[in-house]
Amino acid sequence: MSNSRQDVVPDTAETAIAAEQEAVGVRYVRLDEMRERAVRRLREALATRPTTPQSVGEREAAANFQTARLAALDAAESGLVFGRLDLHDVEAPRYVGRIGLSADDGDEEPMLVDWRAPAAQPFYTATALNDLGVARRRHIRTRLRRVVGVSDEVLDPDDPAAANSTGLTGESALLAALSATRTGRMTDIVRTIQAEQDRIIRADARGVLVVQGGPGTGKTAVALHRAAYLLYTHRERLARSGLLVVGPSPTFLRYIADVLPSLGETGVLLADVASLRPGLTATGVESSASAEVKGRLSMVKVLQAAVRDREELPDGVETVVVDRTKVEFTVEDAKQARARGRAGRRLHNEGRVHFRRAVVEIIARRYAQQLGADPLGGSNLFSRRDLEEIAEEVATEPSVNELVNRLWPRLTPERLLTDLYDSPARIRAATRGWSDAERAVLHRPAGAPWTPADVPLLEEADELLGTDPARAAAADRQRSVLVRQAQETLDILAGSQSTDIEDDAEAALSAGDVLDAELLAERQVEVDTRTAAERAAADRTWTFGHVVVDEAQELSAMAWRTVLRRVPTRSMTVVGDVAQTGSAAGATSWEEALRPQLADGWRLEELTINYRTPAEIMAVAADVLAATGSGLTAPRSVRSTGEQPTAEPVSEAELPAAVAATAARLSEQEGTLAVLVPPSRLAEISAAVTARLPGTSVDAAADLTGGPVVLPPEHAKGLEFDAVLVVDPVRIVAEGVRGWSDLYVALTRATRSLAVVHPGDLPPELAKLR
Ligand SMILES: Nc1ncnc2c1ncn2[C@@H]1O[C@H](COP(=O)(O)OP(=O)(O)OP(=O)(O)O)[C@@H](O)[C@H]1O
Repeated sequence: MSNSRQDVVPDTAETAIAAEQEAVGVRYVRLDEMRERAVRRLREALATRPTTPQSVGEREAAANFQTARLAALDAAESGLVFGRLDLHDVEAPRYVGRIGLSADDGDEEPMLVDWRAPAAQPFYTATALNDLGVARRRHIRTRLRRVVGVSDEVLDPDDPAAANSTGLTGESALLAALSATRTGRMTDIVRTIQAEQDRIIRADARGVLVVQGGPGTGKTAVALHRAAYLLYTHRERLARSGLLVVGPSPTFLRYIADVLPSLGETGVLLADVASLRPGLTATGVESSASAEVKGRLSMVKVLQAAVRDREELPDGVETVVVDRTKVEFTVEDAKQARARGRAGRRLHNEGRVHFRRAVVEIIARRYAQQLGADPLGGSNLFSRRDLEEIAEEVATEPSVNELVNRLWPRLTPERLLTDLYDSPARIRAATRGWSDAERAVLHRPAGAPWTPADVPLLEEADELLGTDPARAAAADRQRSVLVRQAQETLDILAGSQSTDIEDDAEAALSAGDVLDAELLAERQVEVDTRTAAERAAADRTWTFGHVVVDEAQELSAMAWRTVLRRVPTRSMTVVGDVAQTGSAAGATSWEEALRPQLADGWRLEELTINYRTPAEIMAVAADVLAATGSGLTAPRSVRSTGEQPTAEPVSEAELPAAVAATAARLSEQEGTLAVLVPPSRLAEISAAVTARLPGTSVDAAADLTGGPVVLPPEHAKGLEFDAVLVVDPVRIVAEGVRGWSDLYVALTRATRSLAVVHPGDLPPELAKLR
């Protein structure tokens, strides 16, 4: 039997709620059963007594799997069921929710369809004109396990409303979500994903997908839901290789940290570029000029030159001492040894081994010539074997080692960069064609803390220097221990082999026949029970199955290289807005940022609807957007609040007190509040606001879930607040490297109220505020 459109009788609210309560209740019962089963299996796994290293691994893997399963089931508790589709050709309604629940009676239609499954897609994309088989879409609202409301859309092309459609899916549910007060933590949007967002979320995982969208168009939300979608669709591959989300700052990462867990996904690594180098916290601060210079692609050449510069020639003849005999080492000798070190385009630390060998050979030969010269003019008195022994002795001579270390030192990235920054001479040698002013910004005394812009350079240097032989040797040692342990395991297995099946050739196949110690050792290495995210966080050479980059417009060329190295398959989602770029090293067009890195290997999608900023505020921001010179048009706001932004002129002297008073007024309303200030006023304004509102937190220490926060625009990027107070917009513009973009960011953070307090006049670009 098929449902026809006429079958969709508009229920009364009460009957609909009662009916859905029953349907939802049944699904919660099922969720409880699944949870109990997962708990049982977790207990079983933990209760097993592993006897072999292999079974330790299996137990851990089973326990980890059930723990992740439980986390996903727990995450589904709130709002388990949120949608229902009545289809033309399917009798039973299809319920859509946070996870999939199969039907227990072998029914084809599952009890609940995971929002990421193809069967759920019409919930997000069906329209009256293209109904995808859907007669009615119902949004179900629940509180705890109780259904508190439903809203229906009948998808009928003959309905006059269809022609005037806003193009929004589930408009009332959407507007309710958008008007809700914010908590300081981003939430998921599974109930109300819009069609243009859904297309991006479900796009093919292959290749680099770039999403350009104005403020509030849901780029972050879309990127995170896409991550959840890809984890669902390519579960096995991504569980092994891991998924990385790169965001602009720790504050931002805290802001988005709950979204993926709330979608049941716990194994994702969130990081900013500054923390991409394991073991390093780059907290140093530097001028935007030096960050810009360090972010340039030409730094690759600079680092290459800096490395070559450390493969030195002596100023003149060097003298080393071998067994108390002086031996000369000439510039020509050094050239020869260097050529051997560099042959085959070896990386620095690998080449060093060859350089060293060459130096030792040259010195040994010369020493032998001096000592073994036949006084009668015949050939050298030393045999080949003698020469080998001499070389061994030369290799241990301290003066020879000192020479090698001086001419071709073993380098870590940290040492290379520290020495480079510290020495104007080294900087000059590595920066052909640079101006003195550019060189000067690189100079920095040794011992200064690493900055975020140093991280991509350290990573690049790692690539140029090559495997540190010391590190490689340590890894080798570790491996031989494992092989020895594995051999012992095999011996034990062989010893315990049953003897009464000896005649049966097939049964007598012992573990040693199918496994050798090397292989077993490898398997032990694999029995590393950390999640991919945990292992990836500790390993700079880890490559991910997919990488999401948020606020990607801020990445410098060097940062791009660091990120791209982590994803050789180029399966990436890159989201950002080139009108919001604040850093001097960032991008003003995707073409300019990505072409040097990816040539044509990326595709562009756009998001056009602003879900955050009310129309009243966006009208002001649009003029500022025009002033950024980006040529982009402002996204269309989906809602207006009727509340006009306010502007309050004050004198310079009154400013702190006026800001504190306005902040106090705004903080009386429910929700979150941010005071966004030019960097130079951060101290003064935060003191005034904190005095008035003691729960205030400031900049890097900002607790978005607590009281008001005071931030410079740069650090408000990607965040949102119910109310925003922008202080001294003229100075925000003046102080930023791309000041109009900073102001655009500041003005577009509010979901409800915007106030501006300004000393002096407002510029014409803010005329709408007057
Ligand atoms: N389909 C949706 N349903 C409900 N809320 C949505 C939807 N799309 C976006 N939002 C909400 O709109 C707000 C803005 O989204 P988001 O932060 O992802 O935008 P953005 O494009 O990343 O903004 P910015 O460029 O300013 O960083 C968030 O509160 C988000 O939850």
